[in-house]
Amino acid sequence: MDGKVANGLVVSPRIGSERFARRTCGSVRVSRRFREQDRLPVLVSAQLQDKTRNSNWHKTASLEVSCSYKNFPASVLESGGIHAPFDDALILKNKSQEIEPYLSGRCIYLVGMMGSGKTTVGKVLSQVLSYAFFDSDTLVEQDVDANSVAEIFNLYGEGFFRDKETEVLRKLSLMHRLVVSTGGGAVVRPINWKYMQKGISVWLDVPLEALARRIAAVGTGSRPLLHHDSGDAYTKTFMRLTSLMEERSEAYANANARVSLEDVAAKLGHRDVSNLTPTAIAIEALEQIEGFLKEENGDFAL
Ligand SMILES: Nc1ncnc2c1ncn2[C@@H]1O[C@H](COP(=O)(O)OP(=O)(O)OP(=O)(O)O)[C@@H](O)[C@H]1O
Ligand SMILES: O=C(O)C1=C[C@@H](O)[C@@H](O)[C@H](O)C1
Repeated sequence: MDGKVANGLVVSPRIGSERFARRTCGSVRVSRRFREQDRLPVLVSAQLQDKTRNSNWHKTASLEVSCSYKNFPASVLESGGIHAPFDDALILKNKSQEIEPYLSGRCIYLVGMMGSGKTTVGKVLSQVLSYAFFDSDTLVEQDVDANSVAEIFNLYGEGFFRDKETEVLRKLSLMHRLVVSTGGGAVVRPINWKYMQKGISVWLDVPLEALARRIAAVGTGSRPLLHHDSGDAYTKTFMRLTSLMEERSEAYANANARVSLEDVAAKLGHRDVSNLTPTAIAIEALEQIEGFLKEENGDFAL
């Protein structure tokens, strides 16, 4: 005699049960003395264990479906690994809703080298947290009425740009509910940290090879500290980034939270950080912010 396995799998709220390409039938062996009964009420339950995100879009979980009748012990109908598609956008939304009340409106400052994704990831975070987004380079450009940071460097020099950058950060520090993409060099001035400490700072730590690839692909024209006229774009950019990183790594490490793309890639089973989507990086940023908030509160109520 076969029994139908109920459809209602109990799954983690992170994964919609409708997303499982699951079997909806399984067989139940029933002892001879029940065979006369027309209908056999059985209780079917499912358990997911050891959930692991192993790529951006899939999760492997071990699933056990068991069935019990009255006081008879449960027997296992199905067990094994399932490869379940899941929705990063939903994870991001859930995580942002979880931590948003604990931010108390504090701004999020993204720090990191040129090209590390502060603007790209910052926009994702601002959208999901319903925060406004600002790019401090853009605010300086607007303040000076210049077309680009490169133009400001050319016309007035780096020192002038840095003063304007500090002034922009001071003004932003008076506001709430912002995600701010800071200039790559904002971390070197201690006064800037005084302003950023009004909010929560997050360092997007991207391997220099990946940064050099990204920047060489779009050209260095808009990045005055990396600009060069001749030579192999990747190699020159990589060398310049290496020396800037030597000067700045300690300053970046002042951030309240660090998102290491290498760590995220390893966690999700990618060999290369370039496979990480901005959404996956934004999820990690929220997880790291959550870690900081827990430490800050000295409790684990989150
Ligand atoms: N996760 C990602 N994967 C691949 N490319 C990315 C990713 N995030 C950003 N990029 C690309 O890298 C480049 C730099 O990104 P973005 O402008 O967000 O960085 P940034 O830190 O704000 O840079 P800067 O400080 O120089 O303005 C862009 O061309 C962007 O499309
Ligand atoms: O890393 C840096 O020093 C800079 C990064 C850019 O965001 C701009 O702020 C400017 O090009 C300088």
